[in-house]
Amino acid sequence: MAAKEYTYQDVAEHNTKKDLFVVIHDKVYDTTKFVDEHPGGEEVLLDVGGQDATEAFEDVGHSDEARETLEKYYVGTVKRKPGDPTPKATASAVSPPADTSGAGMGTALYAFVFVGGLAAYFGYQYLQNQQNKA
Ligand code: HEM
Repeated sequence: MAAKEYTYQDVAEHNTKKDLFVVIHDKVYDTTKFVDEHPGGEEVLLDVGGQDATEAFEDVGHSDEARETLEKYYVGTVKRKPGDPTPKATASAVSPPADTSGAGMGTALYAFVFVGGLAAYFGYQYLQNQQNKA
């Protein structure tokens, strides 16, 4: 079958059990015939019907066999338009520096808590001393 291009709007129209498309990694799959066979149940597929299911699919950690199964239902690719949802996988691949700075923030936070603890300790000592003087 020649690969067809679908917009998210096109895909969104196929969101019922009798007509069920999902998008995984920018590819469109017609899972209508598969929904009853899915080992993970029909409910989860119906939940993502007509939408981008990349995140849901990857979160489960599907096997290679599951990925091969997917190919049987391939019907085309998504034509992404500005403002369309982007799958998480792509977004994190584009921004690895954000992760590094996230780690840096963690360290900064520990330092902050530590310094705050020290300040509280010495502040307390100081107050005690003041009271003893009086
Ligand atoms: C059309 C796309 C999908 C295909 C071809 C597919 C295929 C499969 C296959 C073959 C399995 C058996 C285990 C394995 O081989 O990894 C499985 C399990 C499972 N799938 Fe999917 N799946 C699809 C989409 C989804 C989506 C979107 C979800 C959303 C949450 C999902 C949730 C699950 C769960 C929770 C299991 C585990 C079931 C269990 O271990 O009892 N699947 N799927």
